[in-house]
Amino acid sequence: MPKGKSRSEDLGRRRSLPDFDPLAAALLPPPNETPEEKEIRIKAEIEAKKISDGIDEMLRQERIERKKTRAEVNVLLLGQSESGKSTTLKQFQLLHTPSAFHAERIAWRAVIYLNLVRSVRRILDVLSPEADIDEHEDDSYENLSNGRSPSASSGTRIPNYDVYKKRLGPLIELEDKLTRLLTAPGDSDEPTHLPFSYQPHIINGHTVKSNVRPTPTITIPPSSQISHSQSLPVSPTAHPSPTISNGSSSSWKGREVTVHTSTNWRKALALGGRSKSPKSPHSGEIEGWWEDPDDPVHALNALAPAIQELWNDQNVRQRLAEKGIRLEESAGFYLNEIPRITAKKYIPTNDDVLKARLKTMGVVEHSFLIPSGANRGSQWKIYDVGGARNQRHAWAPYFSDVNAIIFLAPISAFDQVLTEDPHVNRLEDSILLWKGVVSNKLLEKVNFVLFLNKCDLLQAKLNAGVRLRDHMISYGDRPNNYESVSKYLHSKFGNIHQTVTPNKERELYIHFTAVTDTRRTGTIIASVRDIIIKNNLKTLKLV
Ligand SMILES: Nc1nc2c(ncn2[C@@H]2O[C@H](COP(=O)(O)OP(=O)(O)OP(=O)(O)O)[C@@H](O)[C@H]2O)c(=O)[nH]1
Ligand SMILES: [Mg+2]
Repeated sequence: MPKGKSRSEDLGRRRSLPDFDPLAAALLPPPNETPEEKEIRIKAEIEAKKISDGIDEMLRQERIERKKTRAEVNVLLLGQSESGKSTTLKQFQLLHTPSAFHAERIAWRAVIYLNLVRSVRRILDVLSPEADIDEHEDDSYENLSNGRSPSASSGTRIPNYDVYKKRLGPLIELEDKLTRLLTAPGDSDEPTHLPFSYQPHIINGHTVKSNVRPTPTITIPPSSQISHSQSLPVSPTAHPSPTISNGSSSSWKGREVTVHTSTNWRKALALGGRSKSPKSPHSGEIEGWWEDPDDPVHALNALAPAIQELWNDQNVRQRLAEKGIRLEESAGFYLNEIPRITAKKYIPTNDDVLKARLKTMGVVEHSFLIPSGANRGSQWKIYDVGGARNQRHAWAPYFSDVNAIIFLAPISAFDQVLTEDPHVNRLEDSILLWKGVVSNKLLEKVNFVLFLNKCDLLQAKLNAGVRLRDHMISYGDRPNNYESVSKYLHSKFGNIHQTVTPNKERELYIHFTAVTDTRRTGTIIASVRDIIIKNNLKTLKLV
């Protein structure tokens, strides 16, 4: 350093030197360049610029294309309660964010336990001597008591009923405990769905908290007062919504196994309340709950032999059959796998989670990016709404910016009634809802995909001899087999669309589905995804 100059002065001087670009210096023509050399150099430079401009243009075009294919796709899942919307959402998650789905499996344990417990409670209720007195009411609330065989007050007797009731007494407490675990403290409402915090969105490997579009503060008339036309999600009216008590001693009638929105997912996950460490850093699954004496698995495990005996009892099965109740067809049915489900180290499988029944209240949003294939990078948002009548008012705010609707109509439900209104046939409700949605002017540009769902159950029901024409007079004398019934319902829904759509150009895509079946549904989802993207692009190009 020269004498008398400080280090900072020296640095300041260096910074103020005129910019020297070594690259530009290297590209300068040689100082002794001849005119011929100069001409060759300039020609080469022009050629190089042309190539470079071509590449730039190509990149620009590619960017535009990518931007178009990356356009956000908003999909709304619609349909009545129990039509399979949330199950379809689970299939989307399983397909696009499988690690997140696996990580959440453990948390479904509480729901599955509750589903199982309530199946047992339901059997006990049906077998109870009071149920025979209550016969009339039974037929209306029980959506599987479908008129197949009239309930018989003087049917098979269950000599062990009191013994079963005594042995299974602790179930009531267990049910309460599970409900409390899955329900927000102080919430007196019907427990509904898992908390929004449970629905983490995985976008590009990052977890994003789900966000729920605020729905207008609208309440609707109690379901029993809603006429068909009012049930459509177009013009909600103001009225207090019904509250359902959560009393432990009450029968399960009319109440569903559900979890409330504001519950903390982590709390439900930890079940016993003790903090657990992940079993694997990759799956996020926890282990060690069986060492927690407070975990509900212990009570359930202790009750397993009694549950098994009840379910194996031929008199019990006979009585259920006499009452026309086919529990196997009901949502959240696990009675055929009691030892596995009640084992202390039970971890739900994918299929268990898909079968679990949890009623949705409000609207749940799930986002993901298509990870591979032609549509790689396109961003999807799927909205799963509650389908019960008192939930439908929340649909309309989503109509304005939706690109596609997947409407689910459970066609196996032709002999069932709505839980929220026992006077309404489920298939009839689905048809009216469908009519209301496809005729909606706000949705005229929206692509419609119709899932005629629960085909597996439809097949089983028809095989069991349940006749469509007993519930749908228009079916007439057509054969009561799967082929004929499914074809008939396909054209019924298709014709409605054709007749009432405000957009005659709109194509409708109809699939026969059983959304609990992962392999079949995976293929359908892939094709639906391509169709939606293709049609979305078409719309974008027109804009
Ligand atoms: N066997 C069978 N079960 C199904 C099918 N689709 C759905 N389920 C079951 O039916 C029950 C109800 O399905 P959900 O997906 O919860 O119905 P949802 O439309 O979301 O109902 P809400 O949330 O009340 O609107 C669950 O237990 C599912 O496992 C199907 O195709 N076949
Ligand atoms: Mg749901």
